[in-house]
Formats: sequence, C-alpha cells, structure tokens
Amino acid sequence: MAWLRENLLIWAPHALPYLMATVLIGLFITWYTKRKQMVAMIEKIPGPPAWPIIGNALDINVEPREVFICINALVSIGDPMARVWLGPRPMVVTSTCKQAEVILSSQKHIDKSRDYNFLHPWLGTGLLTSTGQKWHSRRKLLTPGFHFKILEDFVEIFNNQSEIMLKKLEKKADGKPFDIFPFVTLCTLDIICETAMGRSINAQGNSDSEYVRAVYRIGALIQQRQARPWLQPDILYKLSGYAKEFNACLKVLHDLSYSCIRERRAGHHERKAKKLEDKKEDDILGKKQRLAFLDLLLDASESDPTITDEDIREEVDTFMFEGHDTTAAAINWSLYLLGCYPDIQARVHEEIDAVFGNDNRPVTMNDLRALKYTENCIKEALRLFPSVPFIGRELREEAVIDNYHIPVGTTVLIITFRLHRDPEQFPNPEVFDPDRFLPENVLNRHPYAYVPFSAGPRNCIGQKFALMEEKIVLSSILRKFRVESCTRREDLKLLGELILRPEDGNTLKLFPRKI
Ligand code: HEM
Repeated sequence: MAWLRENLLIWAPHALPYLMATVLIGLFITWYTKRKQMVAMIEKIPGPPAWPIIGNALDINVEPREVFICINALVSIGDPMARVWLGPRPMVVTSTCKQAEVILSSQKHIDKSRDYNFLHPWLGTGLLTSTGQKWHSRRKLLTPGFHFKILEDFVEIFNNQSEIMLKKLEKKADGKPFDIFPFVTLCTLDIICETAMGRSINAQGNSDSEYVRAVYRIGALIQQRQARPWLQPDILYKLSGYAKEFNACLKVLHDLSYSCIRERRAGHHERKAKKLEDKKEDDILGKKQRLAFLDLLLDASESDPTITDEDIREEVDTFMFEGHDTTAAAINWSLYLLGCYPDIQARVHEEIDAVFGNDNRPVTMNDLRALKYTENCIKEALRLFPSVPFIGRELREEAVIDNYHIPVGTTVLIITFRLHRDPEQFPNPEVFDPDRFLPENVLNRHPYAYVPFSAGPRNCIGQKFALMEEKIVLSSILRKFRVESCTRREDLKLLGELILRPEDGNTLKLFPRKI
C-alpha cells in the first residue's frame, strides 16, 4: 500500500495534464461526431452555398423591406423547404401546410426560436416566450380569462375607444390622403391597456405620453437588434449605446405595470365583491363592474403565493406587446384591401346598414354575430397580410418533415405569408375574395392551410378577443365612412418585421357616408 501511495505521489502531478487532455479530446470527439451528424442531416435539405463560420449570414441579413424577396429566393432553391446557416446554427424555412402541421400540432416542439430572446428583458418569460412547465401552468391559468363571458364585458371598451377614434377621424374625412395607421394603433393601444391592466392611458388623447413613446421605441429597438447580428451579444449591445435607451424605455414600461398591479391589488377585493353584486343587479339596472385580465392574475396569486408581482407583470406586459400591434396591423390591412376593392366594400356597407340602419347605438354581441361578411373580409385580409408573418421554433427533439430529418437545435421558421398563398389551398391566391371563408369553402381546406393565429397548443390565446375588437373598430369606421386606398397593390411595399406592415403607412382617403 505504502508503495502505491508513494508512486501515486510521484506520478500524479505528471499524469494530470495527460488525463485532462484525454478528457478534452474525448469531449471534442463526441462534440465533433455529433456536429458532423447534424451537418450531414441538415445538408440533405437544399439551400444556398454557405461560407465557413458565417454561413449564409450575408445572404439573409437584408433590410425588412427585402425580407420576402429573400425568402422567395431561398424557398425557390429548396422548393418548398430550404436550409440556411445562421453562422454555425442551422435554420429550416418551411411554407406548406403539411410542414407547418408537423411543428404546430406537436406537443414537443413548443420552444420559441432564439429571436424571441430579445423580448425577455421586457416580457420576461410570460406566456408568449416561456416554455415547458411554466408555459403549461400559465396557459392553464390564463385560458379562462378569454372565456366568451369575460370578453363580453370588454365590448363596452371596444365601443368607447372606437368612438374616440371616430371623433378624430371626422376631422380627416375631407377626401384628402392621410395615413390612418397611427389612428388605429393608438386606439388598439388604449383598448389593450384598459382590458389588460384596467387603467386607461389615453393614448388617443395624448400620443406623446412617456408610455406611448416607450412602447413604440422599445418595439423598434427589439426589431433592430433582431435584424443586426452584431448587436445581438449583450456585451456588444451595451457598447453600442442602444442599451441605455432600451433600459430607459424598459423602466417606463415596467414602472407603469407595477404601479397598476399595486393600485389594482389595493381595490381588488372591493371590485370583486361589487362584481358579484352587479351580477345580481345586472338585469335590473344594466350596470357593470368590469374586471381586467390583471384581476384574474391577482386572484391566482392569492390562492398560489408562488405567483409573484413579477410573474403578474410578465403576463400583463405580454398582453400589451402581443395584443395591440397585431390587431392594429390587421385592422389596417382590412381597411387597405376594402379601400382597393369598392365593390367588396359596398357589400360590407350593405351588411352594416342592414344591421344598424341609421341608429348610432354601440355594437352589441348580437351585431357581431350578424356581421358575417365583414368577418370574412377580416379573415381574408389576415390571409393575404398575416399580422405575424413568421412563426419560429427551436427544436429540442428531432423532427421529420417531408422525409427530411431535422436535428435538435435547428430553428424552424414557418412563413405564414407564403403558406397562405398556396394555390392548391387558395386558387388564385393573390385575389382578395372574402367568400373563401364561407362555410362550404372552408370545409375541404387543410386544417393548417390558414394559420394567422398559429395553431395547435401554442396558438394565439387572444384570437377571439382580436376578432371581436377588429369587427367593432372596423364596422365603426365603415358605418360612418367610405375609404379609398391611395396605394395600388402592385405598388405596395411590405416590411417583414415581427409584425407585417406597409412600408409607407396606410395612406387612404376618407369620405363621410350618408345612409
Ligand atoms: C389580429 C390580432 C392577432 C394576431 C394575428 C395574433 C397572432 C398570434 C400568433 C401567430 C401567435 C403565435 C406566435 C408564435 O408562436 O410565435 C400568437 C400568440 C399569442 N398571442 Fe396573439 N395575435 C393577435 C392578437 C392577440 C391579442 C389581442 C392578444 C391578447 C389580448 C394576444 C395574445 C397572445 C399571446 C399571449 C400569445 C402566446 C400564446 C402562447 O404561446 O401560449 N394576441 N398570436
């Protein structure tokens, strides 16, 4: 024994470096073999030639206005699936309903792609950005908040905010071209603030408020970071100077959310008791105590102390982010298309007049059910111009798409914008035809052919809310006005960012209607 100890003491210091080198070489060989297998799998998918280290970064680092040109070029190489290298990371671009189904229908592929990481400082890991157990429990917690009965309470907010917007639009209804995009966006921002946080920020009255400016600036900064690889590492972002501005916006946004949480918590019990009382009195007096999404979260935090104020803030901010720009873009695209096709707009006017006549009353739930053609116009606008033009997932498990094996770690990008233009599912895809959404025409369509709200377990939790809001805002505008779009479809320039927008805004002419 003594002999062994002596020899170990002599040889161990010499053997240690060899041992470490062996371990390192072993680790490197394992990594290299795995990487080689992964590269071999990915390289079976057609794609443009890639440079060492930077991959296809130069090919795909295009301005937002060139995104769709770039994607069309890529997909035409792969037809209909293509691979690109984002530096050392592989990405697969997909655009058919069968490919989308593999990813969207799965309970396994629910992790968001890395692009969503830049949202984390603002949204934390709220419903949009979280994954795994946290996402499951939050989804379960928040789903009842989108129940029909709760959404019904929000109709009054949708109507009131639309009314404020109409007052502003009346001054613009002189047939001269103007950009309606910001009017609609401020309206949807007011709507989401009041429904999510229970507080009005009066963005329509004061578009220069600190909060409104911070929402817009932070959106632009996130977008900019996603598009520029050199701004992505934290250290470089800090050095760039943008981080300071980003943090200043973040403080304004988080401060308001936290102050809403504190305020709302203080009056929470009183509000709930009043709501219960109102339920009894409702039919007699018609008065209502409205609860916001925030109240639902406050309730949950009382029965489950692990839900902190920060958790609540993440969800409120997620609704603020996901719930206003998307809806604003969708309303704008509907207005744009109706302004391009006067005969289709005339049919919407006919339907609206049949429902409301000369009456100036607010829109009711019954009216919403009757506005079927208007709804089909909104759906068709979301087909041609989906507010969310791409959906990204990071694979944690291998997936098989069109007989190709896609390895773990790959980003799969579903291009909704292209998917919705599949001529097999939508003949003459560029034609704006709301009748595509008549029940008999929807019947034989592939379930993943139309996914403006995504589909499967991670679909949009707010889609019913969004459609109700869109119908109320759009029908309110069209009850009063006729629109004429100033940009022809062939001249339209698209910005392929997080949200799909027209590059030059939504310039149209507004004319008062006499019914
Ligand atoms: C026309 C309007 C809207 C469109 C087109 C839209 C579209 C989408 C899409 C495509 C996704 C999936 C994103 C992904 O997988 O990366 C999504 C998720 C989500 N949306 Fe919407 N959305 C709209 C309005 C809203 C509204 C009004 C709210 C809230 C009030 C909302 C809240 C959310 C949330 C929280 C998620 C994440 C759901 C989850 O991962 O479980 N959305 N939305």
